[in-house]
Amino acid sequence: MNARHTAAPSTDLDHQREAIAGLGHELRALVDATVRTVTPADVLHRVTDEVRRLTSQLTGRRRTRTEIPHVDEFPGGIRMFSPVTGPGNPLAPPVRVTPDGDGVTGHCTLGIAHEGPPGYVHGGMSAMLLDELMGWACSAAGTPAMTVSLQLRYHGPVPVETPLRVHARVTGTEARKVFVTGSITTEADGDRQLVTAEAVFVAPDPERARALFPER
Ligand SMILES: CCCCCCCCCCCC(=O)SCCNC(=O)CCNC(=O)[C@H](O)C(C)(C)COP(=O)(O)OP(=O)(O)OC[C@H]1O[C@@H](n2cnc3c(N)ncnc32)[C@H](O)[C@@H]1OP(=O)(O)O
Repeated sequence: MNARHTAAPSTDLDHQREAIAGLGHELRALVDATVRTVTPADVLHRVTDEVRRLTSQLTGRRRTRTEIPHVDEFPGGIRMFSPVTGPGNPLAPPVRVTPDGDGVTGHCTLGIAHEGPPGYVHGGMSAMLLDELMGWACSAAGTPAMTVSLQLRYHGPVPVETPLRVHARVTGTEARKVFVTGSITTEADGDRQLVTAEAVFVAPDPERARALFPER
């Protein structure tokens, strides 16, 4: 998501979300510049001091570990700070998720910050994209759930700086268990699956969910 191209805010919540996304967007640019730069040490020292100064401006009240941000819709909705889809999280590409006929599809482009082998995506990053999209597929099917098992096959390296498509769909349910499959392809070659995944998710029973997410 490019924060500079979002529509004019209509509510305080939209305004807050736009500000969060704007900061996330700039921080992603900073992260990208940081992992690509070949600038000399004196410049790096200067930037380090500037970044430390900026960080000190964000250390007022901070949310607690289990606090759900007021800008979020949990579960199954907007997660502004998700490490995968959150526009406010500089770790996130961020993935843009859309429903499709039989599940959900995520669209993103990963950068050098997500690199494993030179020029290709880190395998753990692919796992994170698939885990998240499979979670969205569970929510889209009406069963928000958590991963209990995730099996991946890496058929070919996933290129960085290349538009990607992540697909996930629920293949079956059995009581609280949800069975999900997923894949990663490039946008350009949607037939060639570079990574495939099979997962089991479990919807926590209500008592367990209350214990895990007390502020929900
Ligand atoms: C509100 C939600 C928001 C959800 C919000 C989700 C956001 C999405 C984020 C992306 C996804 C993630 O990263 S989620 C984060 C990573 N995952 C986790 O941290 C989950 C850690 N695991 C847990 O906390 C727990 O296992 C729970 C809460 C998920 C389930 O515990 P439980 O409710 O006690 O369930 P339990 O009785 O043990 O198991 C239920 C059934 O699943 C089966 N089962 C258990 N493990 C497995 C397994 N590995 N493979 C096959 N089947 C298994 C059991 O045999 C049983 O079958 P039967 O005997 O009934 O036949």
